[in-house]
Formats: sequence, C-alpha cells, structure tokens
Amino acid sequence: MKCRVIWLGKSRDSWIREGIREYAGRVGRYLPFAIDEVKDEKDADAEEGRRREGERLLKQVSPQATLVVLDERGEQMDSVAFAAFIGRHRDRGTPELVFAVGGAYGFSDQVRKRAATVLSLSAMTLTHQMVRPFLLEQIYRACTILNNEPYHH
Ligand SMILES: C[S@@+](CC[C@H](N)C(=O)[O-])C[C@H]1O[C@@H](n2cnc3c(N)ncnc32)[C@H](O)[C@@H]1O
Repeated sequence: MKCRVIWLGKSRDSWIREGIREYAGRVGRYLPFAIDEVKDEKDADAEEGRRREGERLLKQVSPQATLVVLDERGEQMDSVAFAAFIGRHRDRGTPELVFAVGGAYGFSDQVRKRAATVLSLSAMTLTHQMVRPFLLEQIYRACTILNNEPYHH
C-alpha cells in the first residue's frame, strides 16, 4: 500500500520543514511514501478559497485512493487505534491511502464528502503548518506499532 500526504501551500518555516524531513524519512523506511503540495489560494475570500483549493486537491486524488481528511471536528483515535486503522487498509489491499491537510481556512464540504474518514488529531485547532509534522509523526508511530518496535509507550 502506498501512503501519500497532500497539503495546501508550501511549508514556510524552517523548523516545520525540518520536522517534515525527519518524519517523512522515517515513514519512508516502512511504506512507499510521498508528500505532494497543492497550490493554495491567497487572494480569494475564505469560502471561495476553500472551494478552489478543494477542486485542485481532489484532482490529485485517484478514484482508487482512500481519502482521509484531517479536520479537528473529525473522528479521534488514539495512536494504537490509528495504527490498527492503517494496518486494516494495508491488509485489505487498499492501493493508496491519502491523507489531506487543509489550508488556513480548512476544507470545503465537497472534500469532506469524498473522504472515507475525517480524522481529528485533537479537538484543538492546530495551524495548517503545524499539523504536517504532527501527522507524519503519528504515521511513523503507527508503523512502529504495526512492527512491534519499542517507540510507542
Ligand atoms: C487552521 S486549520 C482550519 C480551521 C478551520 N476553522 C476549519 O474549519 O477547518 C487548517 C487545517 O489544519 C488541519 N487541522 C488543524 N487542526 C487539526 C486537528 N486538531 N486535527 C486534524 N486536523 C487539523 C485541518 O486539515 C484543517 O483543514
């Protein structure tokens, strides 16, 4: 199973980029893994920006892919449950598991409707930048749990 993370816009801060580099490298030891950046909207109002970003993002998601949308109002899982979630997809032959992180104004309803799962990392709102390394660390943690490695305590 391929695993892919898509987000809107560049990762501006060097400390965010550093975290992404670190955990993307770690995840890549366990799964075929890719990160794709989709251009974000800077000039449109929030609703129009979400709509345009959503259309752009959905064009990047193949019909065979299972889409997991990150949203603070979504389903919460602990790390063991998240590992089991990834493991179930791997074992049932899901060809591609795609995680999508929204832009500064979040996702349109159109994107949420395409999602197989809407996943919350916390009830608190994180910046669209900070979610990136947080999510990658959780995917890495899940990989170590699935491999019975002593990272998760
Ligand atoms: C600043 S948040 C957008 C918040 C906005 N109020 C909304 O309605 O979505 C930007 C993106 O970061 C991600 N995000 C922020 N906090 C999150 C959380 N606690 N769990 C999962 N994703 C989160 C989501 O993908 C969201 O679209």
